[in-house]
Amino acid sequence: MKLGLAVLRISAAPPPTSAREGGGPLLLLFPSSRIFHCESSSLSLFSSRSPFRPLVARLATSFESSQRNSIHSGSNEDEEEEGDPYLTSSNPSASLLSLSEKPDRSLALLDEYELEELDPDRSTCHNHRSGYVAVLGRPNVGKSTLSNQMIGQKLSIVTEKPQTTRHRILGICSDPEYQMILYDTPGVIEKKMHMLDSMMMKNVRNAALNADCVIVVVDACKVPHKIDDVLEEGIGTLTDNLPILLVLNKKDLIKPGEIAKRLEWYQKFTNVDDVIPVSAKFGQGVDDVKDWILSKLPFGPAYYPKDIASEHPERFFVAEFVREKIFMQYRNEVPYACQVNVLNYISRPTSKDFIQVEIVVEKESQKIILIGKGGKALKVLATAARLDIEDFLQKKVFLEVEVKVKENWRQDEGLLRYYGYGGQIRAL
Ligand SMILES: Nc1nc2c(ncn2[C@@H]2O[C@H](COP(=O)(O)OP(=O)(O)OP(=O)(O)O)[C@@H](O)[C@H]2O)c(=O)[nH]1
Repeated sequence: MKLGLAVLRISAAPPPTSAREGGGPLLLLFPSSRIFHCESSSLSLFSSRSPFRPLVARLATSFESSQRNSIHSGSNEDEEEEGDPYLTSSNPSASLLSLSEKPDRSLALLDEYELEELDPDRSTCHNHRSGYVAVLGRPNVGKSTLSNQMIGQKLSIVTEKPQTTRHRILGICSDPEYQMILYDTPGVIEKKMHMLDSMMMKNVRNAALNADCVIVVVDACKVPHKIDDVLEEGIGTLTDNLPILLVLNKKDLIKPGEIAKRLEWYQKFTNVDDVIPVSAKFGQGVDDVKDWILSKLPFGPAYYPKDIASEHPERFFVAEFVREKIFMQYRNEVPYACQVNVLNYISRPTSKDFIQVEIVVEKESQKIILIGKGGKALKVLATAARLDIEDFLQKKVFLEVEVKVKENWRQDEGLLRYYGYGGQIRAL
C-alpha cells in the first residue's frame, strides 16, 4: 500500500480563534498519496493533553464526504430539497461520523504513527486481538458503570435514574496485546413512548451488527428473569452467531448464597454461553469479564490508535456532562424532556475556552423549572457541569447555558437525527 504523509486540520464551526494550547499540526499517515490540508482546526480533539483523539482517518473521510455533499447539493437543487434540511451546505458543522461503521483495520494500523508499532512485522498480529463488544441490558442494570470500569475512564454518564444513556457510546480499551471496543447502549425498553425511544432501540440493534461478542447485564437484586426481550431487541436474529456472556451485576447488594442461586438460575434458564457475577461499581469481577471478552475476540490488528478512549468528539462528552447534572438536579419528567446541544466550542489560547450550550425542553413549564427562581437553579446546574467538564478536559472553561423550548422534540424525526439519534453524530 502506498503511504502519504498528511497534515490534517479539520474545520469546526464556527472556526476557533486559534489552535488550542498544546495542539499543533497533526502528522498522519494515509493510505494514499493524497494530502489533506483543511483550513482551521479543532485541535481540541487532537490536543496532546486530551485522551480523546478521535480516529482522524474517519473524521477526514467524514469531512471529505461533507465537502462532497455540499458541492453536490449546490449543483443539484432537486436533490438538495429532498435531503435532510439539517444537513445542507448551509450548516457548516454537518460533518458526520457514522457510529455503525467499523473502521478499516489497516487505517488504524497506519494511524499509530507515533508508536513503534509501525514495525512491519506487526501486520501479522499473531498475538494481538481486537474486536467489538455490545453491552446490552434493561435500564439501570449498570451497563454504563461496567463499561466505564472496563475502559478505566468515565465515558458514559451514570445516575440512579433509568434510561440515562441515550446514545450508543463507543469506548475503547487498549493494551499492547489487545483492543476491545465497547458499545454501551441505551437500556432496552419494550414500551416505546416517543420516536426518541424507537430511535434509541434501533441504535441498540445496530451495536450488535458490529459485535464479535455480546454482554447482557442483569441486576442481581432483581428476581431472576428471562432475557429474551433484551436479546430480541438487541440482537434479533444474530443470536446463533454471537457468543453471549450474562453479567450478574450489583453482587455487592446481595448475600453470597443468593448469588450462587441466581447464577444457577441464569445458567439453567437462559441461552447464554457463560455467567459471571460482578460488582461494576466496586470493580469486582470486571477482570473476569475482560478475560472472557478477550477469549472471544478474533486475532488481528487494532482498529484505533492505542492512545484514544473514544471516537466521540469532546463536545459530545460536554453535552453528556450537562445532561448528567440535569438528571441529578431535577425530578420526575424534566430530565427526560431535556436535550443538550453544544452550539459553540471555541478554543482560546489566552483565555478560558468558551463553550455555549443549549438545553432544549418541550414545554414552557419545564423551562421555568430548569431556570428556577431568579435563575438560581440554572446557575447551580451550570456550575456543577462546568466543574466536571473542566475536570474532564483538564482546563478551565467558560460555560454559557441557555434554555429553549421546542415542542415535542422527542417526536420529531428530523430534529432527533440532527441531535445524533439517527446513528450519526456531528464529527466536530
Ligand atoms: N451497588 C451497586 N450499584 C451499582 C452497580 N453498578 C451500577 N450501580 C448503580 O446503578 C445505577 C444505574 O447504573 P448505570 O450504569 O447508569 O446503569 P445503566 O444500565 O447504564 O442505565 P441506563 O442508562 O438506564 O441504561 C447507578 O446508580 C449506579 O451507581 C453495582 O455493581 N453495585
